[in-house]
Amino acid sequence: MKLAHVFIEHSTMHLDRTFSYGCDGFAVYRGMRVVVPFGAKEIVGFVERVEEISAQEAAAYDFEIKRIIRVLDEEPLLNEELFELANMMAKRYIVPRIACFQCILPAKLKPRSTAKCRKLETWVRYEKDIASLTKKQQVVLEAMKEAKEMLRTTYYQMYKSVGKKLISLGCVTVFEREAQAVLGCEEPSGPVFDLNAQQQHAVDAVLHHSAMVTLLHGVTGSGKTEVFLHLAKAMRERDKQVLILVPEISLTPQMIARVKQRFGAQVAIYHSALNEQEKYEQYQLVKKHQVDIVVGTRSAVFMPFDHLGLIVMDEEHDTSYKQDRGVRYHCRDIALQRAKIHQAKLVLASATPSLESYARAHKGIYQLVEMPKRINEQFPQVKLVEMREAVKKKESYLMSNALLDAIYTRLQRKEQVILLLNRRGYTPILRCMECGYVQMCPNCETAMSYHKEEGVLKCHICDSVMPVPTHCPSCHSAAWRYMGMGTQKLEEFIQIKFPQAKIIRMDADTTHKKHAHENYLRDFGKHKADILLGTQMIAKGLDFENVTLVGILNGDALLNRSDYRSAELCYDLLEQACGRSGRGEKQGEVIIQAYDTKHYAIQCAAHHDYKTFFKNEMNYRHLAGYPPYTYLTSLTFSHKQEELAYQGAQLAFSLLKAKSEVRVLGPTALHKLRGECRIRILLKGKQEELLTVYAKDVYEQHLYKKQKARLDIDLSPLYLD
Ligand SMILES: Nc1ncnc2c1ncn2[C@@H]1O[C@H](COP(=O)(O)OP(=O)(O)OP(=O)(O)O)[C@@H](O)[C@H]1O
Ligand SMILES: [Zn+2]
Repeated sequence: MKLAHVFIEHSTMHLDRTFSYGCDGFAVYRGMRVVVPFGAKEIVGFVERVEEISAQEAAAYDFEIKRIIRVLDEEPLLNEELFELANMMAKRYIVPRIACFQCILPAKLKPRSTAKCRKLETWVRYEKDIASLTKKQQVVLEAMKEAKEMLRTTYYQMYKSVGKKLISLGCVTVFEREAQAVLGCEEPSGPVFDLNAQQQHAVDAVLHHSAMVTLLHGVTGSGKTEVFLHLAKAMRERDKQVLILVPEISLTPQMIARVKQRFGAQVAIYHSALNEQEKYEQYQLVKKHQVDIVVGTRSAVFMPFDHLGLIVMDEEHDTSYKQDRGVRYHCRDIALQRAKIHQAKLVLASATPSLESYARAHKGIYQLVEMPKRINEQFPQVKLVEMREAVKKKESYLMSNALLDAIYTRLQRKEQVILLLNRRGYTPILRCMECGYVQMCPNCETAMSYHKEEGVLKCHICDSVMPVPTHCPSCHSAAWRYMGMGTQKLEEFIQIKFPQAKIIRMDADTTHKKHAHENYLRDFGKHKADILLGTQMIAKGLDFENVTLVGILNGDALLNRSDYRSAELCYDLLEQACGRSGRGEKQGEVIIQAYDTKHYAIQCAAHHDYKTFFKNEMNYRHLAGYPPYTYLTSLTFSHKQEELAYQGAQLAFSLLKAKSEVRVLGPTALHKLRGECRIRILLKGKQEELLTVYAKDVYEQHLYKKQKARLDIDLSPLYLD
């Protein structure tokens, strides 16, 4: 008897074991999806292995062996490498394996009961000649013989009734086929530069040094992309696949364009703006070896490569590389694992490497390659504006005269401006003038932002929307004060100050439509707008040579977060934003407005001094015992009822307090999120493996004691607030 061992998904039980089903007569193999009976239901499972057992062995089972109902796939979805990767992830992130398979596979192939089928298309093809055809029919059939096959809709459009007749005669047959990706259009080929000395050095270091991982620390505008393209070319010559990762969808259009300019249209693209069918089709392109270069965001790291030679992680410091729900993986860890297995090169590149990566490079764990010079050999000049002083001098609290003057000058010179304000909406806070009441999100305990365009308040965490209350719920006053500034208000302000200027605003509100990023950036590149303003999505990676002024409003906003990484996040954002200015021939300028201009994160960004920042920040982390000197793991217990969340945390705490070699911090109440109360325990220790072991103990006890709260384990959480 043939037995399939199947992982199944279950909404309440956290099962991480297989169930056995008989599968005689089915063509079923490891890595395929099957439909199985489970209790009274039919659910989708994922086959771990298939084995042959004797009748004797089957009889020894102390339960009735049920049969699988259907096999969903014709061939295994995962190769051995990805199977092992799922096992590794389940262990490392303490999640059931089925969750890892779901995480690795594109939506259409997920072992999940709600996964939709792949799209089928109806095609026609030439089948045979017959003797009795009319002249007209012969002509059409001859054309079909030539074309071999085409979409049925096209066929009907072209040949109408004659075409129908040929089908009924059996000369042309109809068949169904999975929809396939149409490869994108070619880009006109762009310039191929001769590498300068530091670029050549970087290429050589990666290709000819034995190190698997290279940290490429190249300042903004040092020409890192050109290094990636040369490396990709070398790998393709060795017949190897190449993966180029970018952190955010806003960066994909430029990278895709550059890669296509160099290598033609044979490039797969994988990011969140693709729909499920499109993702599936791109996935198949790689699986069927129709392309050997992929450009994509985080989840592209799971593409079904089988002879990978190079992974590039551009802007490796970026927090978007961390998945913050479900399987909380960091793309860098997965990339590392895959590079190891494929014996591929991994290039982590950034002008502002994460402290973790730079520290590793310092220790010699990664090869460190520095590119300290810009291509144009000049850095933008940075001016810091102390906003308290500016306001004292009766300047606008939104924008200092220095920044206004600088914008004016650029507009006169027909140069372009980028303005960064890391807050969307109109104003971030609505406060009662009488009693000071602030309208909060009922689900998340954060202030609701006012969005003037839609005339509503929005929560930026859970996206809930409410009308602006007519009266303050606390004191019934009708006088609201709209405090602070978001991108909508900035746009309005600039338009009043510079009525002639053409402005593009890019933030989450303006870019949810498909191709929005691409279109805005293309327009700005063609100088169809003078000012590009937006949130962090415009702060990094973009390369526009006519931008000679970058203005950063609220430069120290990130420092106000109560998070140990706030200085690093602030420095990264400022340095990256500065890097958008003066990338061409013309000298660039940057103006940073802030209230605390003395802070080392701001000072170092103003002097483009990563190394001093690194030294200072490492000192602070060392004193406070934070990563990269220690590892953190957070255990968060969430429930609508606070007592139940607490109960879970207390139980965990009593287990953990006896453990040695880790510090247990908490339980701490965090602000409510999406209607759930959250209590967190933080583990801090020198040995990462030990933290995982302890977290696993908590997880098992949590399940065993049937706790009501949801437990989320986050290995190396990026944020603590
Ligand atoms: N060898 C070269 N000669 C001339 N121009 C070059 C050369 N290499 C790159 N460039 C140009 O320099 C500009 C900056 O390069 P690129 O965008 O790769 O910078 P980067 O290092 O990725 O910066 P950032 O970290 O800011 O994204 C680009 O317009 C690119 O076309
Ligand atoms: Zn909310």
